[in-house]
Amino acid sequence: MKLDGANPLFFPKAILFDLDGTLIDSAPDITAAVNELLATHHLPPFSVEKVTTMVGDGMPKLVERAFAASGTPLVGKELEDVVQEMTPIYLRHLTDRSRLMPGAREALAQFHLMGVAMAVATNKPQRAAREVLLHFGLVDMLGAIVGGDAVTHKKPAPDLLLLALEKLRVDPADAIMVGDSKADVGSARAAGLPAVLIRGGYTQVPVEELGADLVCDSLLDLPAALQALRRAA
Ligand SMILES: O=C(O)COP(=O)(O)O
Ligand SMILES: [Mg+2]
Repeated sequence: MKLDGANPLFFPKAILFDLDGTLIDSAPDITAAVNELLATHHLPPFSVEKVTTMVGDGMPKLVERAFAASGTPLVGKELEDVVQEMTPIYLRHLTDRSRLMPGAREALAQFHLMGVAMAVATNKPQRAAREVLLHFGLVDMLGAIVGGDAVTHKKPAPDLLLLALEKLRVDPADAIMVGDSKADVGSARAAGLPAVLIRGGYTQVPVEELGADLVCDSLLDLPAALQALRRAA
């Protein structure tokens, strides 16, 4: 279903949210974890800006990209082993410096009051995602939290979104995906959901160029933007 004039009365029963770069600004913590891992391999650290360009496709990809950017690319078993080393480091740096994105709590609270079912569908490992959301006190408003390690194919494949919707017991035709990146739009397309992108996340490509059905300046605008769509009969 498209969020356009053809369906002016559409309002989602469920909203799936991406996590990193959409609900939370986690790049400083992810950078600290990457740099701690690199240090154990006697490699120099990267800036938050640089690590942000590596985030969005899950933790194994993050490790692969960090080592490749350090001039020591890893493949196969070697990469798998370093990804294993990263897991406890990553879990130690979940909420030291992370912050909620502007309007995240307010938007979730408003949709919760409206009776909209919500879930998080993130490429981040599921345990890490749950711990971050617990830290920020958002878990009670969410019907499901699904992470990249819960499926074989992460976003942009549809699997995480379909798993979240199964847990919410909502049909894809009644849901939308809200994220910050190309992987979010790709997964939404593949699952048959409209895609909404929020500016200010971790995409390297301007959000306008990612083919979303709707782009919002911040999560603060999202409830009103969806209401406006509903009223634009
Ligand atoms: O962990 C990542 O690579 C990004 O996770 P996200 O899907 O929440 O943006
Ligand atoms: Mg993201």
